[in-house]
Amino acid sequence: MKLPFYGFEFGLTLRLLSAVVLLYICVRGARYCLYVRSRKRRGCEEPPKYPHRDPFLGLDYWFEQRQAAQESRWLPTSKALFARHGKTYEINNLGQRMIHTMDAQNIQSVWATDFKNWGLQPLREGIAEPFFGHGLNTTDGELWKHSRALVRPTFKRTEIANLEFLGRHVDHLLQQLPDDGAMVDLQPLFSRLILDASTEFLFGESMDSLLPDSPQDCLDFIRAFDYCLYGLGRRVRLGQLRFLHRDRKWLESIRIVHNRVDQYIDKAVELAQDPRSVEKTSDRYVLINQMAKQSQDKKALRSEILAVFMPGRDSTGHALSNVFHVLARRPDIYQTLRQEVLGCGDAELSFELLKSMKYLQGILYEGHRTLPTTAQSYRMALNDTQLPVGGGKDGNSPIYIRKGDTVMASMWGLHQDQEIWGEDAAEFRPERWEGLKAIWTFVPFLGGPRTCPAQQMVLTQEAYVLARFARAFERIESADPNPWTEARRIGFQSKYGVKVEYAFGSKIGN
Ligand code: HEM
Repeated sequence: MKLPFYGFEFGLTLRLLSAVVLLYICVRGARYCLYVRSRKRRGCEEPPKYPHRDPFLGLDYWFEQRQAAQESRWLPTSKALFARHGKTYEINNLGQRMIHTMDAQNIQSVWATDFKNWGLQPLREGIAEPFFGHGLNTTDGELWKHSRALVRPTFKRTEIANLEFLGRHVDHLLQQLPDDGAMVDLQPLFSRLILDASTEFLFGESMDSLLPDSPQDCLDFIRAFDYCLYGLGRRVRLGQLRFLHRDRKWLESIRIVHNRVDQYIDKAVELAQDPRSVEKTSDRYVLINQMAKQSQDKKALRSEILAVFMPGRDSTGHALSNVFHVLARRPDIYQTLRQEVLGCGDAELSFELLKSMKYLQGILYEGHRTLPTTAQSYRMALNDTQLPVGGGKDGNSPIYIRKGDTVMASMWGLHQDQEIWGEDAAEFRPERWEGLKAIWTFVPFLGGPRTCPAQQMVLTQEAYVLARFARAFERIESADPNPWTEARRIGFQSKYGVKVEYAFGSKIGN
Protein backbone atom coordinates (compact mmCIF):
# COMPACT_ATOMS: atom_id res chain seq x y z
CA MET A 1 0.00 0.00 0.00
CA LYS A 2 3.02 2.26 -0.37
CA LEU A 3 2.45 2.89 -4.09
CA PRO A 4 0.56 6.17 -3.67
CA PHE A 5 3.48 7.47 -1.65
CA TYR A 6 5.92 6.48 -4.39
CA GLY A 7 3.46 7.89 -6.94
CA PHE A 8 3.36 11.19 -5.07
CA GLU A 9 7.16 11.37 -4.94
CA PHE A 10 7.52 10.48 -8.62
CA GLY A 11 4.97 13.11 -9.60
CA LEU A 12 6.74 15.78 -7.56
CA THR A 13 10.11 14.84 -9.03
CA LEU A 14 8.68 15.01 -12.53
CA ARG A 15 7.22 18.46 -11.91
CA LEU A 16 10.47 19.71 -10.40
CA LEU A 17 12.41 18.34 -13.34
CA SER A 18 10.04 20.00 -15.81
CA ALA A 19 10.43 23.29 -13.95
CA VAL A 20 14.22 23.04 -14.14
CA VAL A 21 14.11 22.24 -17.88
CA LEU A 22 11.70 25.15 -18.48
CA LEU A 23 13.91 27.51 -16.52
CA TYR A 24 16.94 26.34 -18.50
CA ILE A 25 15.12 26.93 -21.81
CA CYS A 26 13.98 30.40 -20.64
CA VAL A 27 17.49 31.40 -19.55
CA ARG A 28 18.99 30.12 -22.82
CA GLY A 29 16.25 31.89 -24.80
CA ALA A 30 16.74 35.19 -22.95
CA ARG A 31 20.51 34.92 -23.37
CA TYR A 32 20.12 34.28 -27.07
CA CYS A 33 17.80 37.32 -27.51
CA LEU A 34 20.30 39.48 -25.64
CA TYR A 35 23.09 38.09 -27.80
CA VAL A 36 21.23 38.89 -31.05
CA ARG A 37 20.43 42.43 -29.82
CA SER A 38 24.01 43.15 -28.76
CA ARG A 39 25.36 41.62 -31.96
CA LYS A 40 23.15 43.85 -34.13
CA ARG A 41 23.95 46.93 -32.06
CA ARG A 42 27.66 46.38 -32.73
CA GLY A 43 27.11 45.73 -36.44
CA CYS A 44 28.46 42.21 -36.08
CA GLU A 45 27.55 39.10 -38.10
CA GLU A 46 27.69 35.39 -37.35
CA PRO A 47 30.70 33.36 -38.52
CA PRO A 48 30.22 30.06 -40.40
CA LYS A 49 29.38 27.21 -38.05
CA TYR A 50 30.81 23.71 -37.89
CA PRO A 51 27.93 21.35 -38.84
CA HIS A 52 27.68 19.42 -35.57
CA ARG A 53 25.75 16.16 -35.38
CA ASP A 54 25.55 16.70 -31.61
CA PRO A 55 24.15 20.24 -31.26
CA PHE A 56 24.25 20.22 -27.44
CA LEU A 57 27.85 19.42 -26.54
CA GLY A 58 29.49 19.09 -29.94
CA LEU A 59 30.83 15.68 -28.94
CA ASP A 60 31.09 14.61 -32.58
CA TYR A 61 33.76 17.25 -33.14
CA TRP A 62 35.54 16.30 -29.92
CA PHE A 63 35.73 12.60 -30.90
CA GLU A 64 36.90 13.43 -34.43
CA GLN A 65 39.70 15.58 -33.04
CA ARG A 66 40.71 12.90 -30.58
CA GLN A 67 40.86 10.31 -33.32
CA ALA A 68 42.85 12.64 -35.58
CA ALA A 69 45.36 13.21 -32.76
CA GLN A 70 45.64 9.48 -32.06
CA GLU A 71 46.26 8.79 -35.76
CA SER A 72 48.90 11.54 -35.98
CA ARG A 73 46.87 13.64 -38.41
CA TRP A 74 45.75 16.50 -36.21
CA LEU A 75 47.60 19.10 -38.30
CA PRO A 76 46.23 18.06 -41.72
CA THR A 77 42.75 17.72 -40.20
CA SER A 78 42.92 21.24 -38.82
CA LYS A 79 44.08 22.54 -42.22
CA ALA A 80 41.23 20.72 -43.99
CA LEU A 81 38.66 22.23 -41.58
CA PHE A 82 39.81 25.76 -42.37
CA ALA A 83 39.72 24.96 -46.11
CA ARG A 84 36.13 23.72 -45.73
CA HIS A 85 34.65 26.31 -43.35
CA GLY A 86 36.74 29.42 -43.96
CA LYS A 87 39.51 31.24 -42.10
CA THR A 88 37.24 31.80 -39.11
CA TYR A 89 34.43 29.51 -37.99
CA GLU A 90 32.53 28.61 -34.85
CA ILE A 91 32.32 25.28 -33.04
CA ASN A 92 30.46 24.03 -30.00
CA ASN A 93 33.19 22.99 -27.59
CA LEU A 94 31.49 20.80 -24.99
CA GLY A 95 28.61 23.26 -24.68
CA GLN A 96 30.71 26.41 -24.97
CA ARG A 97 31.12 28.67 -27.96
CA MET A 98 34.59 28.58 -29.49
CA ILE A 99 35.84 30.50 -32.51
CA HIS A 100 38.65 28.97 -34.56
CA THR A 101 40.61 31.50 -36.53
CA MET A 102 43.67 31.55 -38.78
CA ASP A 103 43.11 35.17 -39.71
CA ALA A 104 46.03 37.48 -38.89
CA GLN A 105 43.68 40.39 -38.06
CA ASN A 106 41.81 38.36 -35.47
CA ILE A 107 44.99 36.97 -33.93
CA GLN A 108 46.51 40.44 -33.69
CA SER A 109 43.32 41.73 -32.08
CA VAL A 110 43.17 39.04 -29.36
CA TRP A 111 46.90 38.97 -28.60
CA ALA A 112 47.66 42.69 -28.93
CA THR A 113 45.16 45.45 -29.72
CA ASP A 114 42.29 44.06 -27.61
CA PHE A 115 44.61 42.29 -25.13
CA LYS A 116 42.81 43.51 -21.98
CA ASN A 117 39.56 41.75 -22.91
CA TRP A 118 41.16 38.32 -23.22
CA GLY A 119 42.81 35.98 -20.73
CA LEU A 120 44.03 32.47 -20.16
CA GLN A 121 43.63 32.05 -16.42
CA PRO A 122 40.07 30.64 -16.61
CA LEU A 123 41.25 28.14 -19.23
CA ARG A 124 44.45 26.98 -17.62
CA GLU A 125 44.18 27.15 -13.88
CA GLY A 126 42.08 23.99 -13.45
CA ILE A 127 44.04 22.07 -16.05
CA ALA A 128 47.57 22.95 -15.11
CA GLU A 129 47.32 23.88 -11.42
CA PRO A 130 48.44 20.55 -9.95
CA PHE A 131 51.68 20.88 -11.86
CA PHE A 132 52.30 24.63 -12.18
CA GLY A 133 50.38 26.17 -9.30
CA HIS A 134 49.79 29.92 -9.87
CA GLY A 135 52.52 31.44 -12.03
CA LEU A 136 53.41 33.17 -15.25
CA ASN A 137 51.56 30.80 -17.56
CA THR A 138 48.40 30.25 -15.51
CA THR A 139 47.48 33.79 -14.42
CA ASP A 140 46.26 37.08 -15.92
CA GLY A 141 46.21 40.71 -14.79
CA GLU A 142 48.42 41.96 -11.99
CA LEU A 143 49.63 38.48 -10.96
CA TRP A 144 50.81 37.84 -14.51
CA LYS A 145 52.46 41.28 -14.76
CA HIS A 146 54.41 40.58 -11.58
CA SER A 147 55.59 37.19 -12.86
CA ARG A 148 56.53 38.56 -16.27
CA ALA A 149 58.62 41.29 -14.67
CA LEU A 150 60.51 38.61 -12.71
CA VAL A 151 61.58 36.65 -15.80
CA ARG A 152 62.13 39.57 -18.19
CA PRO A 153 65.81 40.22 -17.33
CA THR A 154 66.63 36.55 -18.05
CA PHE A 155 66.06 37.15 -21.73
CA LYS A 156 68.09 40.36 -22.03
CA ARG A 157 70.24 40.65 -25.13
CA THR A 158 73.45 40.30 -23.08
CA GLU A 159 72.28 37.02 -21.58
CA ILE A 160 71.19 35.67 -24.93
CA ALA A 161 74.48 36.63 -26.53
CA ASN A 162 76.37 34.50 -24.03
CA LEU A 163 76.74 31.34 -26.11
CA GLU A 164 79.79 29.98 -24.38
CA PHE A 165 77.78 27.78 -22.03
CA LEU A 166 75.72 26.35 -24.93
CA GLY A 167 78.95 25.55 -26.77
CA ARG A 168 80.03 23.24 -23.97
CA HIS A 169 76.80 21.24 -24.21
CA VAL A 170 77.07 21.03 -28.01
CA ASP A 171 80.58 19.58 -27.48
CA HIS A 172 79.03 16.93 -25.24
CA LEU A 173 76.45 16.12 -27.93
CA LEU A 174 79.07 15.79 -30.67
CA GLN A 175 81.07 13.47 -28.43
CA GLN A 176 78.03 11.17 -28.22
CA LEU A 177 78.02 10.60 -31.99
CA PRO A 178 79.67 7.43 -33.32
CA ASP A 179 82.98 8.20 -35.06
CA ASP A 180 82.11 6.08 -38.10
CA GLY A 181 78.99 8.09 -38.94
CA ALA A 182 76.69 5.15 -38.19
CA MET A 183 72.98 5.78 -37.81
CA VAL A 184 71.94 7.90 -34.82
CA ASP A 185 68.64 9.47 -33.74
CA LEU A 186 69.23 13.19 -33.23
CA GLN A 187 65.83 13.88 -31.66
CA PRO A 188 66.54 12.56 -28.13
CA LEU A 189 70.01 14.10 -28.28
CA PHE A 190 68.61 17.57 -29.05
CA SER A 191 66.13 17.11 -26.28
CA ARG A 192 68.97 16.43 -23.84
CA LEU A 193 71.06 19.25 -25.22
CA ILE A 194 68.34 21.75 -24.48
CA LEU A 195 67.63 20.18 -21.09
CA ASP A 196 71.30 20.58 -20.12
CA ALA A 197 71.52 24.13 -21.44
CA SER A 198 68.23 25.29 -19.93
CA THR A 199 68.92 23.82 -16.48
CA GLU A 200 72.23 25.68 -16.44
CA PHE A 201 70.55 28.85 -17.64
CA LEU A 202 67.64 28.69 -15.20
CA PHE A 203 69.10 26.91 -12.16
CA GLY A 204 72.77 27.79 -12.56
CA GLU A 205 73.56 24.05 -12.60
CA SER A 206 73.29 21.75 -15.60
CA MET A 207 71.75 18.30 -15.42
CA ASP A 208 74.47 17.19 -17.84
CA SER A 209 72.27 14.46 -19.23
CA LEU A 210 74.56 14.25 -22.29
CA LEU A 211 77.53 13.14 -20.25
CA PRO A 212 78.14 9.37 -20.24
CA ASP A 213 77.95 9.20 -16.44
CA SER A 214 74.72 11.16 -16.19
CA PRO A 215 73.21 10.26 -12.80
CA GLN A 216 70.15 7.97 -12.57
CA ASP A 217 68.03 10.53 -10.70
CA CYS A 218 68.52 12.88 -13.62
CA LEU A 219 67.10 10.27 -16.03
CA ASP A 220 64.20 9.60 -13.62
CA PHE A 221 63.54 13.34 -13.59
CA ILE A 222 63.43 13.51 -17.40
CA ARG A 223 61.03 10.58 -17.58
CA ALA A 224 58.82 12.07 -14.88
CA PHE A 225 58.86 15.50 -16.51
CA ASP A 226 57.89 14.05 -19.87
CA TYR A 227 55.02 12.18 -18.25
CA CYS A 228 53.85 15.41 -16.61
CA LEU A 229 53.71 17.04 -20.05
CA TYR A 230 51.90 14.05 -21.49
CA GLY A 231 49.29 14.31 -18.71
CA LEU A 232 48.93 18.06 -19.25
CA GLY A 233 48.33 17.43 -22.96
CA ARG A 234 45.58 14.95 -22.10
CA ARG A 235 43.96 17.43 -19.73
CA VAL A 236 44.05 20.18 -22.36
CA ARG A 237 42.29 17.89 -24.81
CA LEU A 238 39.71 16.81 -22.22
CA GLY A 239 38.90 20.44 -21.42
CA GLN A 240 35.72 20.55 -19.29
CA LEU A 241 35.85 16.76 -18.98
CA ARG A 242 39.25 16.83 -17.27
CA PHE A 243 37.74 15.36 -14.10
CA LEU A 244 37.91 12.09 -16.09
CA HIS A 245 41.70 12.32 -15.99
CA ARG A 246 42.62 10.17 -12.99
CA ASP A 247 46.15 8.97 -13.31
CA ARG A 248 48.27 8.04 -10.30
CA LYS A 249 51.41 7.88 -12.39
CA TRP A 250 50.84 11.51 -13.39
CA LEU A 251 50.55 12.61 -9.77
CA GLU A 252 53.66 10.60 -8.86
CA SER A 253 55.56 12.19 -11.75
CA ILE A 254 54.55 15.64 -10.52
CA ARG A 255 55.92 14.73 -7.08
CA ILE A 256 59.28 13.65 -8.57
CA VAL A 257 59.59 16.85 -10.61
CA HIS A 258 58.57 19.11 -7.72
CA ASN A 259 61.08 17.41 -5.40
CA ARG A 260 63.91 17.97 -7.83
CA VAL A 261 63.01 21.59 -8.57
CA ASP A 262 62.58 22.25 -4.84
CA GLN A 263 66.20 21.22 -4.30
CA TYR A 264 67.32 24.03 -6.62
CA ILE A 265 64.93 26.44 -4.94
CA ASP A 266 66.25 25.56 -1.47
CA LYS A 267 69.79 26.32 -2.63
CA ALA A 268 68.74 29.60 -4.26
CA VAL A 269 66.87 30.76 -1.16
CA GLU A 270 69.85 29.86 1.03
CA LEU A 271 72.09 31.83 -1.29
CA ALA A 272 69.73 34.81 -1.25
CA GLN A 273 69.81 34.82 2.54
CA ASP A 274 73.61 34.68 2.57
CA PRO A 275 74.99 38.25 2.75
CA ARG A 276 78.07 37.22 0.71
CA SER A 277 75.90 35.88 -2.14
CA VAL A 278 76.38 38.97 -4.35
CA GLU A 279 79.94 37.98 -5.14
CA LYS A 280 79.00 34.36 -5.74
CA THR A 281 76.24 35.07 -8.25
CA SER A 282 77.49 38.16 -10.02
CA ASP A 283 79.24 36.46 -12.97
CA ARG A 284 76.03 35.53 -14.80
CA TYR A 285 72.31 35.88 -14.47
CA VAL A 286 70.69 32.77 -13.03
CA LEU A 287 66.91 33.05 -13.02
CA ILE A 288 66.23 31.15 -9.83
CA ASN A 289 68.83 33.14 -7.85
CA GLN A 290 67.39 36.44 -9.03
CA MET A 291 63.85 35.36 -8.20
CA ALA A 292 64.87 34.18 -4.75
CA LYS A 293 66.22 37.66 -4.00
CA GLN A 294 62.74 39.08 -4.53
CA SER A 295 60.61 36.38 -2.93
CA GLN A 296 61.38 33.51 -0.63
CA ASP A 297 57.95 31.92 -0.91
CA LYS A 298 59.14 28.52 -2.13
CA LYS A 299 55.79 27.43 -3.57
CA ALA A 300 55.49 30.64 -5.60
CA LEU A 301 59.09 30.26 -6.77
CA ARG A 302 58.34 26.74 -7.94
CA SER A 303 55.38 27.95 -10.02
CA GLU A 304 57.43 30.67 -11.72
CA ILE A 305 60.41 28.50 -12.45
CA LEU A 306 58.29 25.64 -13.84
CA ALA A 307 56.45 28.10 -16.10
CA VAL A 308 59.77 28.95 -17.75
CA PHE A 309 61.30 25.50 -17.52
CA MET A 310 58.40 23.75 -19.25
CA PRO A 311 58.81 25.53 -22.62
CA GLY A 312 62.54 25.86 -21.98
CA ARG A 313 63.00 22.12 -21.67
CA ASP A 314 61.03 21.01 -24.67
CA SER A 315 60.33 23.41 -27.46
CA THR A 316 63.77 24.42 -28.73
CA GLY A 317 64.74 20.73 -28.90
CA HIS A 318 61.60 20.05 -30.95
CA ALA A 319 62.33 22.96 -33.26
CA LEU A 320 65.90 21.72 -33.84
CA SER A 321 64.71 18.18 -34.51
CA ASN A 322 62.13 19.43 -37.01
CA VAL A 323 64.72 21.44 -38.93
CA PHE A 324 67.18 18.55 -39.02
CA HIS A 325 64.42 16.26 -40.23
CA VAL A 326 64.26 18.48 -43.32
CA LEU A 327 68.01 19.03 -43.71
CA ALA A 328 68.65 15.28 -43.70
CA ARG A 329 66.29 14.95 -46.67
CA ARG A 330 67.39 18.07 -48.53
CA PRO A 331 71.13 17.89 -49.33
CA ASP A 332 70.73 20.98 -51.54
CA ILE A 333 69.65 23.10 -48.55
CA TYR A 334 72.28 21.57 -46.27
CA GLN A 335 75.07 22.30 -48.74
CA THR A 336 73.98 25.94 -49.21
CA LEU A 337 73.88 26.33 -45.44
CA ARG A 338 77.33 24.78 -45.12
CA GLN A 339 78.76 27.13 -47.74
CA GLU A 340 77.37 30.14 -45.89
CA VAL A 341 78.75 28.96 -42.55
CA LEU A 342 82.16 27.90 -43.89
CA GLY A 343 82.32 31.24 -45.71
CA CYS A 344 82.78 32.89 -42.32
CA GLY A 345 85.97 30.92 -41.70
CA ASP A 346 86.55 29.90 -38.13
CA ALA A 347 85.34 33.17 -36.63
CA GLU A 348 83.65 32.90 -33.26
CA LEU A 349 79.95 32.06 -33.69
CA SER A 350 78.72 35.18 -31.96
CA PHE A 351 75.16 36.48 -31.76
CA GLU A 352 75.95 39.11 -34.40
CA LEU A 353 77.65 36.68 -36.80
CA LEU A 354 74.76 34.21 -36.56
CA LYS A 355 72.24 37.00 -37.22
CA SER A 356 74.16 38.01 -40.33
CA MET A 357 73.82 34.53 -41.88
CA LYS A 358 70.69 35.15 -43.91
CA TYR A 359 70.27 31.68 -45.42
CA LEU A 360 70.62 30.09 -42.00
CA GLN A 361 67.99 32.47 -40.59
CA GLY A 362 65.70 31.56 -43.51
CA ILE A 363 66.06 27.87 -42.60
CA LEU A 364 65.04 28.59 -39.02
CA TYR A 365 61.99 30.62 -40.06
CA GLU A 366 60.92 27.95 -42.55
CA GLY A 367 61.27 25.36 -39.79
CA HIS A 368 58.92 27.31 -37.53
CA ARG A 369 56.55 28.00 -40.40
CA THR A 370 56.23 24.55 -41.95
CA LEU A 371 56.81 22.16 -39.01
CA PRO A 372 55.32 23.86 -35.99
CA THR A 373 56.38 23.16 -32.43
CA THR A 374 53.47 25.34 -31.28
CA ALA A 375 50.57 25.15 -33.71
CA GLN A 376 47.78 26.92 -31.87
CA SER A 377 46.88 28.84 -28.73
CA TYR A 378 43.72 29.72 -26.82
CA ARG A 379 42.19 32.68 -25.02
CA MET A 380 38.90 33.23 -23.21
CA ALA A 381 36.97 36.50 -23.42
CA LEU A 382 37.02 38.21 -20.01
CA ASN A 383 34.39 40.75 -21.17
CA ASP A 384 31.98 41.16 -24.07
CA THR A 385 34.01 42.24 -27.08
CA GLN A 386 34.41 41.50 -30.79
CA LEU A 387 36.75 40.07 -33.40
CA PRO A 388 37.46 42.38 -36.35
CA VAL A 389 36.70 39.89 -39.18
CA GLY A 390 35.21 36.49 -39.99
CA GLY A 391 31.47 37.29 -39.76
CA GLY A 392 28.84 37.41 -42.49
CA LYS A 393 28.71 35.79 -45.91
CA ASP A 394 31.91 37.41 -47.17
CA GLY A 395 33.76 36.95 -43.84
CA ASN A 396 34.51 40.69 -43.64
CA SER A 397 32.16 41.66 -40.80
CA PRO A 398 33.17 41.70 -37.14
CA ILE A 399 32.05 38.87 -34.85
CA TYR A 400 30.37 39.59 -31.54
CA ILE A 401 32.03 37.80 -28.63
CA ARG A 402 30.39 37.21 -25.25
CA LYS A 403 32.30 36.98 -22.00
CA GLY A 404 33.25 33.31 -21.62
CA ASP A 405 33.59 32.57 -25.35
CA THR A 406 36.93 31.09 -26.38
CA VAL A 407 39.19 31.71 -29.35
CA MET A 408 41.60 29.18 -30.80
CA ALA A 409 44.25 30.93 -32.92
CA SER A 410 45.85 28.63 -35.45
CA MET A 411 49.37 29.82 -36.17
CA TRP A 412 49.76 26.67 -38.27
CA GLY A 413 46.74 27.65 -40.40
CA LEU A 414 48.08 31.17 -40.84
CA HIS A 415 51.56 29.90 -41.77
CA GLN A 416 50.08 27.61 -44.42
CA ASP A 417 47.78 30.22 -45.96
CA GLN A 418 48.37 30.31 -49.72
CA GLU A 419 46.95 33.84 -49.95
CA ILE A 420 49.89 34.97 -47.83
CA TRP A 421 52.68 32.54 -48.69
CA GLY A 422 51.80 31.70 -52.30
CA GLU A 423 50.93 28.41 -53.94
CA ASP A 424 54.08 26.79 -52.59
CA ALA A 425 53.10 27.61 -48.99
CA ALA A 426 53.63 24.00 -47.91
CA GLU A 427 57.16 23.87 -49.33
CA PHE A 428 60.32 24.39 -47.26
CA ARG A 429 62.04 27.20 -49.12
CA PRO A 430 64.53 29.30 -47.08
CA GLU A 431 65.00 31.72 -50.01
CA ARG A 432 61.47 33.06 -49.56
CA TRP A 433 62.74 35.02 -46.54
CA GLU A 434 65.09 37.20 -48.58
CA GLY A 435 63.93 40.75 -47.84
CA LEU A 436 60.62 39.50 -46.41
CA LYS A 437 59.07 41.20 -43.37
CA ALA A 438 56.16 39.18 -42.04
CA ILE A 439 54.55 41.04 -39.15
CA TRP A 440 51.48 39.27 -37.72
CA THR A 441 51.50 36.84 -40.64
CA PHE A 442 54.39 34.88 -39.14
CA VAL A 443 53.77 34.35 -35.45
CA PRO A 444 55.39 31.13 -34.14
CA PHE A 445 56.02 33.01 -30.89
CA LEU A 446 52.75 34.93 -31.14
CA GLY A 447 52.92 38.64 -30.27
CA GLY A 448 51.70 41.46 -28.05
CA PRO A 449 52.39 41.76 -24.31
CA ARG A 450 52.41 37.98 -23.80
CA THR A 451 54.67 37.14 -26.67
CA CYS A 452 57.22 34.41 -25.98
CA PRO A 453 59.92 36.16 -23.94
CA ALA A 454 62.48 33.61 -25.14
CA GLN A 455 62.04 34.21 -28.87
CA GLN A 456 65.49 35.71 -29.48
CA MET A 457 67.14 33.14 -27.24
CA VAL A 458 65.48 30.27 -29.11
CA LEU A 459 66.47 31.57 -32.54
CA THR A 460 70.02 32.26 -31.37
CA GLN A 461 70.48 28.83 -29.83
CA GLU A 462 69.02 27.12 -32.89
CA ALA A 463 71.30 29.16 -35.16
CA TYR A 464 74.33 28.25 -33.07
CA VAL A 465 73.58 24.51 -33.19
CA LEU A 466 72.95 24.62 -36.93
CA ALA A 467 76.22 26.44 -37.55
CA ARG A 468 78.18 24.00 -35.37
CA PHE A 469 76.73 21.06 -37.29
CA ALA A 470 77.40 22.72 -40.64
CA ARG A 471 81.02 23.21 -39.60
CA ALA A 472 81.42 19.68 -38.32
CA PHE A 473 79.65 17.56 -40.95
CA GLU A 474 80.26 17.39 -44.65
CA ARG A 475 76.88 15.75 -45.14
CA ILE A 476 73.92 14.56 -43.11
CA GLU A 477 71.56 12.04 -44.66
CA SER A 478 68.29 10.57 -43.53
CA ALA A 479 68.33 6.94 -42.44
CA ASP A 480 64.56 6.75 -42.13
CA PRO A 481 62.05 6.47 -45.03
CA ASN A 482 59.14 8.00 -43.07
CA PRO A 483 57.93 11.49 -43.90
CA TRP A 484 57.61 13.95 -41.00
CA THR A 485 54.65 12.66 -39.03
CA GLU A 486 53.34 14.55 -36.05
CA ALA A 487 53.79 13.32 -32.50
CA ARG A 488 51.80 15.64 -30.28
CA ARG A 489 52.51 16.32 -26.63
CA ILE A 490 52.31 19.97 -25.64
CA GLY A 491 54.05 20.81 -28.92
CA PHE A 492 54.77 18.82 -32.07
CA GLN A 493 57.81 16.77 -33.01
CA SER A 494 58.64 13.93 -35.38
CA LYS A 495 56.92 10.67 -34.47
CA TYR A 496 59.76 8.54 -35.88
CA GLY A 497 62.58 10.66 -34.53
CA VAL A 498 65.35 12.12 -36.69
CA LYS A 499 67.50 9.16 -37.68
CA VAL A 500 70.52 10.18 -39.70
CA GLU A 501 73.87 9.05 -41.02
CA TYR A 502 76.60 11.62 -41.53
CA ALA A 503 80.15 12.25 -42.59
CA PHE A 504 82.49 14.37 -40.50
CA GLY A 505 84.13 17.22 -42.31
CA SER A 506 86.16 18.19 -39.33
CA LYS A 507 84.99 17.51 -35.81
CA ILE A 508 86.42 20.81 -34.66
CA GLY A 509 84.68 24.16 -34.72
CA ASN A 510 82.92 26.41 -32.25
C1 HEM B 1 60.63 26.63 -30.35
C2 HEM B 1 60.62 27.31 -29.24
C3 HEM B 1 59.49 28.10 -28.69
C4 HEM B 1 58.31 28.46 -29.27
C5 HEM B 1 57.82 28.17 -30.69
C6 HEM B 1 57.58 29.22 -28.29
C7 HEM B 1 56.33 29.77 -28.50
C8 HEM B 1 55.63 30.47 -27.54
C9 HEM B 1 54.34 31.05 -27.75
C10 HEM B 1 53.53 30.94 -29.05
C11 HEM B 1 53.98 31.67 -26.60
C12 HEM B 1 52.71 32.45 -26.36
C13 HEM B 1 51.62 31.53 -25.90
C14 HEM B 1 50.30 32.24 -25.75
O1 HEM B 1 50.24 33.47 -25.80
O2 HEM B 1 49.32 31.55 -25.57
C15 HEM B 1 55.04 31.46 -25.64
C16 HEM B 1 55.01 31.92 -24.36
C17 HEM B 1 56.01 31.69 -23.45
N1 HEM B 1 57.23 31.11 -23.70
FE1 HEM B 1 57.83 30.34 -25.44
N2 HEM B 1 58.31 29.31 -27.15
C18 HEM B 1 59.49 28.63 -27.34
C19 HEM B 1 60.52 28.47 -26.43
C20 HEM B 1 60.55 28.98 -25.18
C21 HEM B 1 61.65 28.83 -24.26
C22 HEM B 1 62.96 28.14 -24.58
C23 HEM B 1 61.29 29.45 -23.10
C24 HEM B 1 62.03 29.61 -21.81
C25 HEM B 1 63.29 29.34 -21.61
C26 HEM B 1 59.95 29.99 -23.30
C27 HEM B 1 59.23 30.65 -22.35
C28 HEM B 1 57.96 31.12 -22.54
C29 HEM B 1 57.17 31.71 -21.49
C30 HEM B 1 57.62 31.90 -20.04
C31 HEM B 1 55.95 32.07 -22.05
C32 HEM B 1 54.75 32.69 -21.35
C33 HEM B 1 54.81 34.19 -21.46
C34 HEM B 1 53.65 34.88 -20.79
O3 HEM B 1 52.59 34.28 -20.59
O4 HEM B 1 53.83 36.06 -20.49
N3 HEM B 1 59.54 29.69 -24.57
N4 HEM B 1 56.03 30.75 -26.25
